[in-house]
Amino acid sequence: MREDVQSLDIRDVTANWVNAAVLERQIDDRIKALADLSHTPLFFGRLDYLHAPGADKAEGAEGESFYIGRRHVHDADGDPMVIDWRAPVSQPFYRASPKDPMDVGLRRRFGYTGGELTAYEDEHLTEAPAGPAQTSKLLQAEIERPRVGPMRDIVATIQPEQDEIVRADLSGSVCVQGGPGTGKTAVGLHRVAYLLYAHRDRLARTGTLVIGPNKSFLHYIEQVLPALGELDVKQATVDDLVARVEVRATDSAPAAVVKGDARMAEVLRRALRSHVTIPTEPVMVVRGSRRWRIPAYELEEIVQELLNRDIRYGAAHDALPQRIAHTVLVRMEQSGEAPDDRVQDAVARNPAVKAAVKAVWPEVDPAKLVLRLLSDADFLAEHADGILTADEQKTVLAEKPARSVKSAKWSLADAVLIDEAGDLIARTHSLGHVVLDEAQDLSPMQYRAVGRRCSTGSATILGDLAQGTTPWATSSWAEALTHLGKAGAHVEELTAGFRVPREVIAYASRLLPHMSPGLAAVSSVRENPGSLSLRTTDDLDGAAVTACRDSLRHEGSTGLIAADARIPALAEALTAAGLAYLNPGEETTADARLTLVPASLAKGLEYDYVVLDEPAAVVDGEPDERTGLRRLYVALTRAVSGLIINHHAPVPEQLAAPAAA
Ligand SMILES: Nc1ncnc2c1ncn2[C@@H]1O[C@H](COP(=O)(O)OP(=O)(O)OP(=O)(O)O)[C@@H](O)[C@H]1O
Repeated sequence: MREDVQSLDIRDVTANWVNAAVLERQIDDRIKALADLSHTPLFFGRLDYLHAPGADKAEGAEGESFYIGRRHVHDADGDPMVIDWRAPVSQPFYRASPKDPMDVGLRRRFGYTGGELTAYEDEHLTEAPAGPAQTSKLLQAEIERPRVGPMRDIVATIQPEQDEIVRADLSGSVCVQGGPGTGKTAVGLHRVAYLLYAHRDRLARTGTLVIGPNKSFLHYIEQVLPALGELDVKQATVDDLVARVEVRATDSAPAAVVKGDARMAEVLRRALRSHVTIPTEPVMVVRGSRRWRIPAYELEEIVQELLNRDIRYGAAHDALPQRIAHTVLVRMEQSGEAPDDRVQDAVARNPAVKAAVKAVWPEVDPAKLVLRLLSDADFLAEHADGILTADEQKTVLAEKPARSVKSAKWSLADAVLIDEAGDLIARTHSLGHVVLDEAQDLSPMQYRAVGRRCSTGSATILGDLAQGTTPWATSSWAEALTHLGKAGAHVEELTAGFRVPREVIAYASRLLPHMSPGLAAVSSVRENPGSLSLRTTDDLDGAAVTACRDSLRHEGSTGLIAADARIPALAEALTAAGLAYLNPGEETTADARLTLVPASLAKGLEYDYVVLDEPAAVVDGEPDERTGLRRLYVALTRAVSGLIINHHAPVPEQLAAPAAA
């Protein structure tokens, strides 16, 4: 296929050099997309259908065999040799079961080691299974393979309940609640790939976006979609989305909570609308020898109509001069003139009209509006009256008000408010589909910021309520979805865990009743006896070095996770011991396998072996106990193969014994 494209001769088929350049570029892209990746096999599965799909299932209709792979491959005649995993014909590879064979007699899975075919596994779906259902050995091997480098795709082993989410229709939004390692991130990324396949034209026009919690996380996942042949998906953090001002300050938790509260949207709306003044003076337009007078009450009618229509503030500002001009034109017509559109434009630009618009519906800068709200107590009180309490108003007011937008020390929550104000003035562009990962941590105002970026599209929302570690983390998906403007989204739950060994997840799940009662514990599909070890020590730094050395004896990556405040001491200890380490987000390689991870950045990441330093310090590093326990829960659930816990202080009591059922 690559050679075919390379040998294309376009000299005679393009009309001009522009066409030729565009076509050449497309051909180059296609050649790149067809590059041979030595470690990426062309197919990973085979389906033997009982009947040809689509053919009349009459007696004797012949079955067909299909190879399933990451991409479509055809032979010299154009006949398909490998079917894209996203095609409808491939679906039984993920969904068929002895109970519902989906017209498939045989499902074969191929196993590869470094690009070489080393195993295969057959399932005869129409024959009664010999014993109880067993997990596929190839799936087991895939889950247990050492993790080096960035996150990889899971196309060969997507599980039926995951596949339901991956292939859910584009028109609806989906919300996935799932414990650590249930594959939420993987599912979200594969869903984008699927939607791009099924709705390529539409999404190419409207765009897709993946939102993650921070840069290191985005870096960790950035290879998955390109490996599936999808190069055009944007990735960003929520902070990137709202970056209209430079952020140089951090709010206190109480201030951030109020600023992130959805009530702020109403405060902003009121404050913005307060700029509209009901006209009290007539407008006098002079054209040639004639004067046209629009009385104040007529102007008021126009303004009221614009206010009632609830269009964006900026759109109304732009419409107002035209409305006034239109009224003038009507007068002109009534007095026997025949003005055309050009006259209307000219009247709209008339200095008297412009002056009236400036007085009645002035332009507003979103950052200036927010600056005034956060620094002018009277202005805030006027518009927050009945919405925020006096204490809440005090909490958000800046101690030292800044003089200008430029000199203001903006916080992340401020940037979100400015984004909201910006949207009240001019509609934010909406994309076709947005995937929001680690969604539990967003404030209501952040949900709104994400929601307006998919207001005309759909969303996939992924998260775990038990891993919410911000003071404003949501406690209910229904609430979060309402703020997102996707109240109708289906909430699905994933409960099978593919990362954390059974013993480790059972230990971490002891925290659940204390921080997120009501959430089901993840049931791990992995047995790794001996994967959890607790070590008491008087020398935490020394013990960390020893435990890292122990872990690095195994194949794969090691993460040393610790309370943020412990990072400098541990960094020093590692360096003194001659152990080089990476920061989260830096790619692990065969030569650099150790990462030093502040607990605040551990979310979403995983390592083969985790050394967890002083759990009590991780809990104490947070403003309240519940958040502390959740942070600890995140840290405890990053390990794929083994977890060593070093502690000097006693481990938090909630971990000490299984909670009473
Ligand atoms: N069907 C699967 N086959 C093979 N591996 C899988 C499958 N599903 C998930 N995994 C693997 O399990 C690990 C955890 O997946 P992922 O990071 O998507 O989980 P998560 O639910 O987002 O976790 P967290 O809540 O900790 O962020 C990843 O290494 C992923 O590749």
